Amino acid sequence: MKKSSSILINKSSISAIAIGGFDGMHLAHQELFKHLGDNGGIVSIESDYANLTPKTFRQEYSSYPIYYYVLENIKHLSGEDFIRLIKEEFPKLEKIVVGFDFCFGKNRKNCTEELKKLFNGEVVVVQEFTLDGTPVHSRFIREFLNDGLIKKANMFLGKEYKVFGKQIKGQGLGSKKFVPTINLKVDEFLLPKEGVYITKTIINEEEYNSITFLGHRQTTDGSYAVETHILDKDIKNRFSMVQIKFIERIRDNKKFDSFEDLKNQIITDISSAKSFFDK
Ligand SMILES: Cc1cc2nc3c(=O)[nH]c(=O)nc-3n(C[C@H](O)[C@H](O)[C@H](O)COP(=O)(O)O)c2cc1C
Ligand SMILES: Nc1ncnc2c1ncn2[C@@H]1O[C@H](COP(=O)(O)OP(=O)(O)OP(=O)(O)O)[C@@H](O)[C@H]1O
Repeated sequence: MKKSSSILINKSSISAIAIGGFDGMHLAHQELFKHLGDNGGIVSIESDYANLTPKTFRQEYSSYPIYYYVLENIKHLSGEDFIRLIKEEFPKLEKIVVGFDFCFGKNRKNCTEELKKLFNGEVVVVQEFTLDGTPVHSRFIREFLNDGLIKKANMFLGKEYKVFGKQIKGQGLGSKKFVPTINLKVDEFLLPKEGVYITKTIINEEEYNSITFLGHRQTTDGSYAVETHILDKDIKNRFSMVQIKFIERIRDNKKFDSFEDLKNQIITDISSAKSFFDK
């Protein structure tokens, strides 16, 4: 993961900012960043519901420094006070870039017209960005993920959806009865719909082809699990941080009548994943 560069770039050198929540750093957000020029920065207003790129995970998806502001701390400000704060924070500010639906200040009372009145510099308002006629927004990407439509989510994100997790101890059944898996605890990130996915797993900055199961292990202990099996490689160590990139959904989660049936299905899943990567 790229380190946050916001601690390295002084706010006083910033002449243009894009403002918004930016959960996902998706294609429409990237459209805004195209207007930032050489001394740009991103003002990310952190909300509780950000779960595509929560907290500081956003920096990886832009070379512009990201400055985080907690919504709870600024939402009481009037429109005038918000602009005053922004001007104090970025004394050389000449340009603000926002999307067509950007609103700010207490109760989101001010929108783009008020922004143009209150800010004595250039205001760029980007028109709604769509893909195949559908508007690109974080809320729609969350819906795609909840429905298991990973390819659609990735199309809107402009990249493969990625989550971070910590390795945890599994049931100890994988290597003995099925195949070895890395069990993960994933906090903060939205997990796609239960099922089996073709994935890439990143460990210590090394990327491996993998297959990942998400869901309640209905055939064994019934508990919710995120388990990734690295294809063609035996990985034994324990890891504090593992990243999973979701590429394609193979099938639904299922309850099998016997461990043998589940094992046969897992072997079929693995060969589908291998053919995908060999294509
Ligand atoms: C590719 C793959 C597909 C899986 N599919 C299912 C499934 O459809 N239903 C299910 O109950 N468990 C499924 N599992 C989870 C297994 O039950 C789990 O790997 C096994 O219980 C071992 O768990 P452990 O690693 O905690 O020991 C799958 C696991 C993998 C790797
Ligand atoms: N499809 C879009 N076209 C143009 N601008 C957009 C689009 N989506 C978001 N923006 C702009 O990007 C900035 C960040 O917006 P925001 O974080 O609300 O994204 P969003 O994807 O619309 O999120 P949500 O779906 O959760 O409302 C805002 O200035 C917003 O107006």
